[in-house]
Amino acid sequence: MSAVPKKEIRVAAGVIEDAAGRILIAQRSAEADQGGLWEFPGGKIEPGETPFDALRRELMEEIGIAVDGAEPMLVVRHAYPRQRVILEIFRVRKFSGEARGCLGQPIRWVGADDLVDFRFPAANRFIVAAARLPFHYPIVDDVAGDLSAMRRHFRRLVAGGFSLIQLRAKTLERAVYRSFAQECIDCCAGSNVRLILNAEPELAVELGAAGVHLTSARLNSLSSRPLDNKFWVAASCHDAGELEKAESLRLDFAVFGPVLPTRSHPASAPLGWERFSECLQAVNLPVYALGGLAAEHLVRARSAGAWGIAGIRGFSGS
Ligand SMILES: Nc1nc2c([nH]c(=O)n2[C@@H]2O[C@H](COP(=O)(O)OP(=O)(O)OP(=O)(O)O)[C@@H](O)[C@H]2O)c(=O)[nH]1
Ligand SMILES: [Mg+2]
Repeated sequence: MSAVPKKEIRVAAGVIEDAAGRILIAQRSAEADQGGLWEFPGGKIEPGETPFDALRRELMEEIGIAVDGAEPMLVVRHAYPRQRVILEIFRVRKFSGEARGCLGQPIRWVGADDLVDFRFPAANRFIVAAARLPFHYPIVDDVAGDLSAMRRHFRRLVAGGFSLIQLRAKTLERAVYRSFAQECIDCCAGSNVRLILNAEPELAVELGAAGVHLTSARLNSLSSRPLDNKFWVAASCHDAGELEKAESLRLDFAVFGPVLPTRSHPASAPLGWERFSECLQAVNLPVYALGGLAAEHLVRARSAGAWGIAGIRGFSGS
């Protein structure tokens, strides 16, 4: 007997942001599917509606605001035990009216970093992580062990407004990496820049970094997420299996590539955009495209399903 295919529903929902950057969440009623959990307001797309039409209608019905402008943010595909959902998520920054729970549901405006303290439906992990992530993830790498070139690169990135930076220095001696990492972390204190160390998770904790970036070897050796939700945990992935592993360990994001030929890894065969996009189909995790990319590849990468782009040389920050 063949299995009955699961019902599939298409939903439009909004990550609504106020002028202070806070995000609106609403609590689902106890009787609803996923009752009691928090959600981004929205609802089912009706026949003949575009996702944007549905978003406008739902946000007026549920929280009484008129959407004046919204950007497509991401698409989440998730299979619940009883149904599959396709969530078309928009970022809504332009709206009029004061948000209220029109159906009697509690609502709250929360800082993006506080979203992790609320319980959401399983499909929302991707959205909650992405709401806190910029589109660019530059990497400071060792340039033949030249510490002053690395320092200049790091400072240019900070001055250039990049807010999520990876420090990856494979050839530096451990003690040198450590003291340079500490210097960069101190430099980020009091700013919105989050420094992610490509090192052992313990070192990130000890030095007070914002998180850790796992090499694919480290990712493959783990059986659970190495640090709690207060830290970012990301990983480098090179195939669909590693992306799946990153998702199953509940990491916050992944870097996937190389997409195009690169100078830093000339021996690795590039994936190309088509293959890159195929591998992302089944993944619910923000993914940064890496490999031979510069800041201007962002639109191409996002249309292939990436959240953003990562890179070493493409992001001089100048
Ligand atoms: N609105 C919304 N729905 C979500 C989110 N995450 C998530 O998995 N869903 C799923 O999307 C599905 C549809 O959403 P919904 O219940 O809001 O639909 P609706 O407003 O049209 O409600 P109705 O069926 O009572 O008319 C639910 O099964 C819900 O679990 C989210 O963040 N926001
Ligand atoms: Mg709804």
